[in-house]
Amino acid sequence: MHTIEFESVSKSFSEKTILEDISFSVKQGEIFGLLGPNGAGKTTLIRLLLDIIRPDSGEILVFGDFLSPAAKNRIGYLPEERGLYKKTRLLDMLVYLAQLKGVPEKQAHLNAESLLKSLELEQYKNKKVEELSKGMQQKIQFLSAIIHEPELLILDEPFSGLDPVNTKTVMAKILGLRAAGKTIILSTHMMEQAQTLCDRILMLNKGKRVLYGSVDDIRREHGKNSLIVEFAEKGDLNTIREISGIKKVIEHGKSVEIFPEDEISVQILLEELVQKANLIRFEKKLPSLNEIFIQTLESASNE
Ligand SMILES: Nc1ncnc2c1ncn2[C@@H]1O[C@H](COP(=O)(O)OP(=O)(O)OP(=O)(O)O)[C@@H](O)[C@H]1O
Repeated sequence: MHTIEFESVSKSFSEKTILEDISFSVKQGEIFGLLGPNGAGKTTLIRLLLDIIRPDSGEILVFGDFLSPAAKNRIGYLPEERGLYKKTRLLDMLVYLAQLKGVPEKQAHLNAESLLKSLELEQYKNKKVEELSKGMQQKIQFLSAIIHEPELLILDEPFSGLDPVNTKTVMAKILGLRAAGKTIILSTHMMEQAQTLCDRILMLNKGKRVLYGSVDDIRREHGKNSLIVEFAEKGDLNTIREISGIKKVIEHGKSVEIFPEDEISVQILLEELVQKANLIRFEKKLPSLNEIFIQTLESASNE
């Protein structure tokens, strides 16, 4: 069963089409990236998913059904616009939020204590939110979205305001949640994090679906058909010139990128290189999600 299914969903605001004929599904236990430039329609899609607004046409199923009030307690949401109870002590606030989502008080305490510990915030549990730095408040926001152990977690820019160490901590937590079978939707402009974390993605542009599928497949499909090669000794670079069937070579410091002729088999090329030089790296170059994001937007604007 899919955790989420969108079938031909469209939404307009005052005659302006914001989402047009969007179909996709999210599988249980995956990290699903929701990507796209500013104004693409990502937040609108999340609001439809949470039944905050209704589609003009199409169907949205969550946990295999239309979203019921009870099913909402199975979802955790970290919204783009953050808001915490500034005057409340951290621990009390987390317990309160968990109880709002139907968690009994004792369990809520246990969850809160253990989560605060896991994000190294235990020492601040009796502090008021307003006494914390922006980054710490951001971590608390993240905790408040997962305090009730939701099956489906929707994270809108979870890394904003976090330093590299805290970004790594939150990333590890997200991976831990996936390992525990939770389904995660990650909306972010941070392509490096999206590439590391996401199993599959949906990319929107001007309300339309422009990319959809597994990150690995998308990166392979957008590959330029080049190979990265590195030799043990710099002098071995000259061997490349002795090999036929290479149309272009670009040097990148220690490694070189080679562009074989279309009809040349990678296997034969590898064999030839191994015979002639001491090869320590040979891999197909895949474009990053960031490169694909920019390339997709550029080709859309040229259409
Ligand atoms: N309630 C609304 N009424 C009218 N227009 C709206 C409303 N909500 C969103 N829009 C418009 O819909 C478009 C998509 O907005 P949305 O917030 O979904 O984009 P986004 O992809 O989340 O952008 P960002 O990355 O900047 O957060 C924008 O042009 C926005 O102005």
